[in-house]
Amino acid sequence: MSLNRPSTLQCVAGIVAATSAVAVLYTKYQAAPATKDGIPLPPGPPACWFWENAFPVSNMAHTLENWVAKYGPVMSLRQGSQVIVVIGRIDAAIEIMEKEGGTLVDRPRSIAFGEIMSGGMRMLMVPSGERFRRLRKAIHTHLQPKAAEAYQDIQSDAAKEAILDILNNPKDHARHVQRFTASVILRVTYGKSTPTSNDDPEIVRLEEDLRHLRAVSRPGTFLVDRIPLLQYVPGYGRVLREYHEFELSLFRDQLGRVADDMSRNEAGPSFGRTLLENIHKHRLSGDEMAYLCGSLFSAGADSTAVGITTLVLAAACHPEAQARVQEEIDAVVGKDRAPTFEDWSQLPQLHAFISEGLRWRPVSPIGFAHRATKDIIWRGQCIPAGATVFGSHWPISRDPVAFPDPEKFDPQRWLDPSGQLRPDVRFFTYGFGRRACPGLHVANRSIYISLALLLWSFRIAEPPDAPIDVNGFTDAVSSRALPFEVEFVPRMKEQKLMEIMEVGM
Ligand code: HEM
Repeated sequence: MSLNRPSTLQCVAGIVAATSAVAVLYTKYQAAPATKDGIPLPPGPPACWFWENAFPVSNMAHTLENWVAKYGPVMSLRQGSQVIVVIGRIDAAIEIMEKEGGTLVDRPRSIAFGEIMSGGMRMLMVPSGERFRRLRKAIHTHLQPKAAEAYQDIQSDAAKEAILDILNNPKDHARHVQRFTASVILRVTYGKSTPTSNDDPEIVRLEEDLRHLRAVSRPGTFLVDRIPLLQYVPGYGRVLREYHEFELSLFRDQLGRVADDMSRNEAGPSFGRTLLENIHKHRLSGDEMAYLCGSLFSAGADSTAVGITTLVLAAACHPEAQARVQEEIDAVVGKDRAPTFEDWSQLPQLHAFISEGLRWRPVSPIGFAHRATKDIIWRGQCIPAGATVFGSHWPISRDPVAFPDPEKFDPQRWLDPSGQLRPDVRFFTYGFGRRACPGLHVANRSIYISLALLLWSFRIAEPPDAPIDVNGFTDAVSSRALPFEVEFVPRMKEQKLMEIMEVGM
């Protein structure tokens, strides 16, 4: 009755199929909702297969907000054996992302972007450890508030140039803002002899590098991040290695120019110059310094431009809030000079407007991935060691306790009854704990001076025939496709505005 007896081949195939099914099921469910000590993971939707994306691919910010509303302030997603935790409310963010900062200083492994394309040297992607500590110390020393003050004149001059550009060609407002933030970052990083025109070969190389970066940093693009053995397959990742060589040679050239300026005694103040002057103190190799400088452009130019353009659009959508800031600026500054950094402490309405705008439509809606290096127990739930943890800006910005009526654009929520900024209201525009943005003092100054000058110079309005789509705004921020049409109505004679902007440039 050999007729029904399976052949050896069939037996093997059966065993393989059964083992695979068990393996696949195991992969899907092994991160069971309880950890080894029986403490449950934070709640969340059912696990997905390891090749599927646990994160929603479209409408991400709103999906995360709905999940946080459904599952709670700390929720988890499971992708195969990987646990991803999303923190979506302020109190939980303070208790976990800030107070457990030492456990969350690491980043999840990123082979394609972090290791191959960035050669393990891009600060944003560097895992915790000795190299991270050296980079962090160097960057914080030279971008802390006192050091950032040294760049204020650069920021003020570049912002006035942007006002003149907007006066000449208001349609391209978002592009003028991008040019402003790019020129600030390049001058802060490399000093005065920085190229300014769009067809300069260095700018062309930078643009190309950014294109590589956008393609590679999109999560899930490279299989090697799920199957690490692929990196050892001959020929695999050739494009990534070429991208690495491309940007390393660009970054070396840029810092080399600063060294040349220094040798001729012609170098103005810059981040690159202070690094080169302190080589022994920071113990960074030549390439680590080149990468630390070079990657400031991708970290800081686009993010600051998105922040400023978001605030321009917020002003257009909320004329009363804008008028209140202008009333304050007029009272402090008057009409015969432009606002300066000296006015900083006298403009709480402006600071409140900025804080509210960056909460209302966060620059980084999802947040950046951290990695837990130990179990974190939070209110009876366990964030296990190895989990990827996002302090997620969009759901946090919708925290109804911290920000009652969160959809409302209300700068007054940041002020106390005497009109001063409230120290107890917080949002995490610049991220969390020891990975918080080291460029925040430079960014805050760029945002302050550009907004002060813009609102002093113009009334910004929605065009009557093309209202701004406030809901489409969030996706536009995420995809950086921001330009909406707005009108810039000069608040004084154009000739006078031009004269005042040209003073001191
Ligand atoms: C409005 C403008 C900006 C925003 C909203 C912003 C936001 C952020 C956020 C959310 C992070 C990740 C924090 C985390 O992991 O928790 C970050 C990291 C970083 N930012 Fe910014 N940033 C801005 C401007 C800048 C500027 C101007 C620079 C440079 C001068 C800069 C340099 C960096 C660097 C190097 C990191 C990596 C830090 C690390 O991984 O340890 N950023 N930024």
